[in-house]
Amino acid sequence: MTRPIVIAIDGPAASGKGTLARRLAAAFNLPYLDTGLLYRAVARRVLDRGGDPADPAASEEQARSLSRLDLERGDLRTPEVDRAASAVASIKPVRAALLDFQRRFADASGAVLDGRDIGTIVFPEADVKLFVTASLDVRAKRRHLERLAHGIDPGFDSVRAELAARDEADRTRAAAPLVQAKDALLLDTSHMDANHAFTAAADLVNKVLARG
Ligand SMILES: Nc1ncnc2c1ncn2[C@@H]1O[C@H](COP(=O)(O)OP(=O)(O)OP(=O)(O)O)[C@@H](O)[C@H]1O
Ligand SMILES: Nc1ccn([C@@H]2O[C@H](COP(=O)(O)O)[C@@H](O)[C@H]2O)c(=O)n1
Repeated sequence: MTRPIVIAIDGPAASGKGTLARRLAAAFNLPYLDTGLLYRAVARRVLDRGGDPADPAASEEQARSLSRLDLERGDLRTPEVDRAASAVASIKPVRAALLDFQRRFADASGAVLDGRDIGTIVFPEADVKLFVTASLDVRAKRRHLERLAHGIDPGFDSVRAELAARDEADRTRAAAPLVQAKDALLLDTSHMDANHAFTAAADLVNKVLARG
């Protein structure tokens, strides 16, 4: 029996990781997990209870109580949750509580997972690792367009500042910081549309898998 394939995709906020991961999962017939949703759902639970996402005890308690239903909520992608998710994600016991779920997700059939520490911590032995990035201005433009499409206009400068602050927090935290794994392939999509990025990523995945 062949071992299930794991594809790890990491990168900064709004780099297009999720868009790419979803398409790769469909193309390679693998289940897909957006691991950012786990941190978002923990943050949402803390906020709903009037807690402080930076409080380790409150956040660990909610990470340990997380259920699949929490991941299906429609209010996990607000700017408030963006910030709170990044805060709970810096707490070691929160990350520890979510680690098993992420690993077990790929047990049966393999998976494509996207996040910040998939290639470094969650699946250091992943078959393929991509680090997807784009310049801050390009990412801010994409996220701004996304917010406009949802009928919200926080302004380009505010979106850009929020992304920069979240990246800085994710890169400099002590627990599982955002960093390109040594063996991850870099994909800079600053000058690629989503189709171009997908074709480039699929080529990289095919090349790595063909090497065996
Ligand atoms: N190559 C691309 N060119 C233009 N727009 C893109 C590209 N890739 C993704 N997008 C768009 O940019 C926005 C952000 O993409 P996506 O949500 O996939 O990023 P992400 O890295 O998963 O973000 P987050 O870290 O916040 O979860 C979406 O609106 C998506 O449709
Ligand atoms: N593997 C991961 C995934 C996410 N995070 C943290 O969650 C925040 C929200 O993630 P999105 O991918 O939905 O933007 C993110 O800013 C990280 O702080 C993480 O630490 N590890």
